[in-house]
Amino acid sequence: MLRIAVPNKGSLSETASQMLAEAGYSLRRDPKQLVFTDHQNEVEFFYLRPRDIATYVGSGALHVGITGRDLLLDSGSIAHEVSSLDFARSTFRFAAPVGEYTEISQLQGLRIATSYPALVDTFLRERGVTAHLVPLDGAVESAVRLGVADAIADVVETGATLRAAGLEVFGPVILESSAVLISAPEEQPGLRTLMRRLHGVLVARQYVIMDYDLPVAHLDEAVTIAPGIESPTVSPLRDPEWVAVRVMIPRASANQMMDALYALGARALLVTAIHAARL
Ligand SMILES: Nc1ncnc2c1ncn2[C@@H]1O[C@H](COP(=O)(O)OP(=O)(O)OP(=O)(O)O)[C@@H](O)[C@H]1O
Ligand SMILES: O=P(O)(O)OC[C@H]1O[C@H](OP(=O)(O)OP(=O)(O)O)[C@H](O)[C@@H]1O
Ligand SMILES: [Mg+2]
Repeated sequence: MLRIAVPNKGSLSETASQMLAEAGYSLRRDPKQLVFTDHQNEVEFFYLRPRDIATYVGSGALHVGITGRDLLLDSGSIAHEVSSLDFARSTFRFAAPVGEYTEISQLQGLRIATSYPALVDTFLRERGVTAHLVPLDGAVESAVRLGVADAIADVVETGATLRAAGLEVFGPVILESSAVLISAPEEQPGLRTLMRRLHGVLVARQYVIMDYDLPVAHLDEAVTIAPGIESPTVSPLRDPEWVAVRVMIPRASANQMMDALYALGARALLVTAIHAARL
């Protein structure tokens, strides 16, 4: 049975569970439950703190897990990333009061507050900067104003939290992070199935199916506009001068493609959602 670590709290937990449900797994109904077995799919879910997941998976006690790339690297675990899951995207940055610093060499000997001390320590060490790290659990943006640090290193998504605290980013990007699927050093056979299912969920979220009818003379141009993943399906219509085309397209550009194809002469353009996919 594949033993899977799932975040029980924080910003990864809801989307992680939602993705697993969309991938066809049964999940706990009671949010207090710590372990749940999905007998039909032969997997066991362990609900754990996102920060601890890499430790369990690295030890081999659990086979795979969902966590953040930043948490994986900070943990020092030997678990490895097998795939990005395309949510909880963020960058990990240095920040300080507006106008204070422009480069990390200025951090030499200063105090840096962070919830990711190992990640920051490695980054600075590799660049020859020695600073004093102040480990904090969260709300790191307040550390400078409250006098316990000169700068911070933290997760930045929109930058709103930094701005509200009078801080700005400086220096190089420490890390581009997102939710990731991680595996124990020894990969279990069930991992590939889980990965394909989760990938299928990502595809179903990012792509839609478009059908349209088109005068056959415009087919080459239409395929340039919407080339699909491999190649569009082209079927004959009763009228020999027209064809029916079916193609997968990115959800985000569906309307632009419909406009362009309509202008080319396509008609009866229909877009439908994908519920599950294996590519
Ligand atoms: N605002 C955000 N946008 C995108 N990803 C984020 C954001 N805040 C945290 N993350 C990501 O979530 C993961 C951290 O999860 P964790 O649950 O430990 O912290 P959290 O989401 O900050 O929860 P909490 O602050 O409630 O304890 C990391 O991978 C981090 O990069
Ligand atoms: O760039 P933004 O869109 O403002 O998002 C970034 C903020 O979101 C997270 O905080 P969270 O709410 O998880 O609180 P925490 O600091 O206590 O973890 C993160 O730690 C940053 O503080
Ligand atoms: Mg947080």
